[in-house]
Amino acid sequence: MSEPATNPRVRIAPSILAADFARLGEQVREAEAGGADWIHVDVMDGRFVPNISMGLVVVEALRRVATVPLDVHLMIVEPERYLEDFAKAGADHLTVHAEATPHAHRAIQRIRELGLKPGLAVNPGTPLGFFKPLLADLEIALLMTVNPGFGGQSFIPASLPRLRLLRQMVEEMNPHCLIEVDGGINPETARLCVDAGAQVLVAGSSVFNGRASVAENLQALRGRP
Ligand SMILES: O=C(CO)[C@H](O)[C@H](O)COP(=O)(O)O
Ligand SMILES: [Fe+2]
Repeated sequence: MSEPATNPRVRIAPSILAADFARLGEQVREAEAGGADWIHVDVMDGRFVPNISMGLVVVEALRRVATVPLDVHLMIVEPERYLEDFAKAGADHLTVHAEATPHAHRAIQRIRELGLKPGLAVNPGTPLGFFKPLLADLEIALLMTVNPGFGGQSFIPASLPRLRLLRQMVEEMNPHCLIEVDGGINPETARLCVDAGAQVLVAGSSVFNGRASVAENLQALRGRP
């Protein structure tokens, strides 16, 4: 699944972790009809994060329904063991955590060889310096704005100065790389993050468990109430 190479507008990636799993396909269609740019898929292994969420079979099922890119966020230890499998399952973007592997560089190279967009994620307590040696090879720099593992958490305000710093690093080292934020994103924090330099907003609870319909919640995230 591809999209125009250069598109300066903000992308919204609803996280299906917050969707109704009994009607996942329907929720994906609702999100796409509401203008979702990507579908964000949170894979958790009960090791890197305390929670277990979903894996390959869910990605395969989503691939049959989704028409926009599947943005797969791997919260698993040693993600390099599963890159081929997620590529075969239909992922378009694969993001690995800097804290989850001693071989982040190799994992990123492999994701690219597989024809997918590579991303690197860092937790709120991880120094941004982890991005430096890898930024030139990345398509996505994912700044966690909550501690990973669960949906529905509150945005960590200290993420904003980090985001501004990451924006500078990206501008200097690889302006092509998209900055994605994930966790606690609602219409208010979305605006703060976009002002601080984010280009991709992942949002679960505020899209699928928000005040109004999925389409209206997406509009609110875009700043159109
Ligand atoms: O990676 C994640 C959690 O580890 C999720 O993508 C994130 O939490 C989205 O959920 P919400 O918008 O409800 O915070
Ligand atoms: Fe995520």
